[in-house]
This record gives sequence, C-alpha cells and structure tokens, in this order.
Amino acid sequence: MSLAASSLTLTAGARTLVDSLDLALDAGEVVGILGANGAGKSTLVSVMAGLAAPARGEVRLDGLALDRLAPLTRAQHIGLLPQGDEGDFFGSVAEFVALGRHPFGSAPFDCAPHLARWELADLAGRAFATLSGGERQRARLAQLAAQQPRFALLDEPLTHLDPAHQARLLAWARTQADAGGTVVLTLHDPNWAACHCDRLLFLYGDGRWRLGTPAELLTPAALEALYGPGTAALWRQGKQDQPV
Ligand SMILES: Nc1ncnc2c1ncn2[C@@H]1O[C@H](COP(=O)(O)OP(=O)(O)OP(=O)(O)O)[C@@H](O)[C@H]1O
Repeated sequence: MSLAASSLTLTAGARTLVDSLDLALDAGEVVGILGANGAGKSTLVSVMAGLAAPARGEVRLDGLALDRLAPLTRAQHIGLLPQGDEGDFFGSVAEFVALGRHPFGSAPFDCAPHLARWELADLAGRAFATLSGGERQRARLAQLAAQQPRFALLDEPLTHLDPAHQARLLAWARTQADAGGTVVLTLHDPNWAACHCDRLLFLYGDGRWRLGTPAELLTPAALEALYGPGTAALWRQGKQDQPV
C-alpha cells in the first residue's frame, strides 16, 4: 500500500507554503516534518490525510486520488492526529478511544490494550473532559492507535507529553514501522528527529522544501537555514555525540 504526494503545491492566502512537493511514503519508515511556525506542516498533513485540498497536485492512496475515495475508505487506511482539543467531548475516556474504530463499523474490537499502552486503564471510566493536558493527549494517541491506520499522520504529537510518554510514543511509532506501517510526525525538536526519524522533510514556508536523512539534513548550517541564525547552537549544547 502506498501514499504519495506528487507535484503538491500548498498555499495560504497569497502565500505559497509548499511548491511542487513529491513525497512517496515508504512502508516501515518514520518521517519527521520540521519547519518554523506557520511553515505549512499542519496544512501538509491535513492534505496528506485528504481533509484539505491542495492548490495544485494530488495525493494518491494505492494509485487512487484521495478526493475520489469515500471518507470512510480513507479512514480505514489513514489516521490523523490533528493539533487541537476535543474539550467538548462529553463521553468517557474509553468511549473517546473507541471512536478510533468508527471507520470499521460494529466489528468487535478490544480497546483495552490501547488504553493500557497509554496508561489510561485507570482513567477509562472518567469523563474525557476532566483529563489533564497530557492525559488528553495520551487519549488522543490511544484513539489513533485503536484505529490501526496503515499511515499514521501525527501533528505535533509530543505536545503535553512528559519524557516517559514521549518515549512511549517513540516505541509505538517504531512498532508501527516495524510492522510495515508508516508514521509521519511534525516536530519542533531536531534532537528527537535526529534520534528517531528515518527521513526528514524540511519546510521553509516560502515554497521551498528539502527531503533527506537526518544525517544529511541535521547540520548546524541547514538548521539555521530552516529556523534562523543562532538556533543550531542552542541544540548542540550537551549533545556533541549526536548529529545535531
Ligand atoms: N485561511 C487562511 N488564510 C490565510 N492564511 C492562512 C489561512 N489558514 C492558515 N493560514 C496560514 O497558513 C500558514 C501555515 O499554517 P500551518 O498551520 O500549516 O503551519 P505550521 O507549520 O503547522 O505551524 P505551527 O508550527 O505554528 O503549528 C500559517 O501562516 C497560517 O497563518
């Protein structure tokens, strides 16, 4: 199964965010998308999930243009963790996580392992709206994991997570990739990207983009070109044995 963007151009108002992007996601890889605030990361993952239309170009799932697929069919293969807050969800944590199975109708499914993996078992009966920020983010991740998408697109998934749960997210992403899935994450931490991503996509916010391995892209000069002067020095502190 493949998910591929070709000649994808994304705009916001008069701005071109991404110009003529070609990105074919491979089975078994974790891909990080990096760029400054407003560079177009969220816009790109929304378009890759079929929730927004590009200005030009297209995204194809197994050769079929996403806009020709029924939303339910897309949701059986592509999962999106958007930025945002479902504070107005009035059900329990278990019910919130089970919503991840909606694309699969009434087929029986046990959400318990997903609640356990994200340390939500004790909170399963609690109203979702009462969760802390990090607990809520874990419930959102558990919902996406319960969906079991072949392509998981996560927009800033580290938000609100403590280091232990960041590690849990990493383990989950690697498990997905090892099982032949593909995980795409937008990130603001090049050190995390250096350690845990197989490929990176840099978005410069003016149409330009660059795709490569962490070893190719995570150099001080490349980071300063992406984020601005002085930024690479900040990340190098105490990390001399790592690529950044
Ligand atoms: N309707 C709109 N009209 C004009 N500009 C828009 C519109 N919607 C979004 N934008 C702009 O598009 C740009 C890209 O937004 P996007 O959310 O994709 O950025 P991002 O890289 O995910 O940023 P962040 O790191 O802050 O989450 C932003 O500058 C945003 O203000």
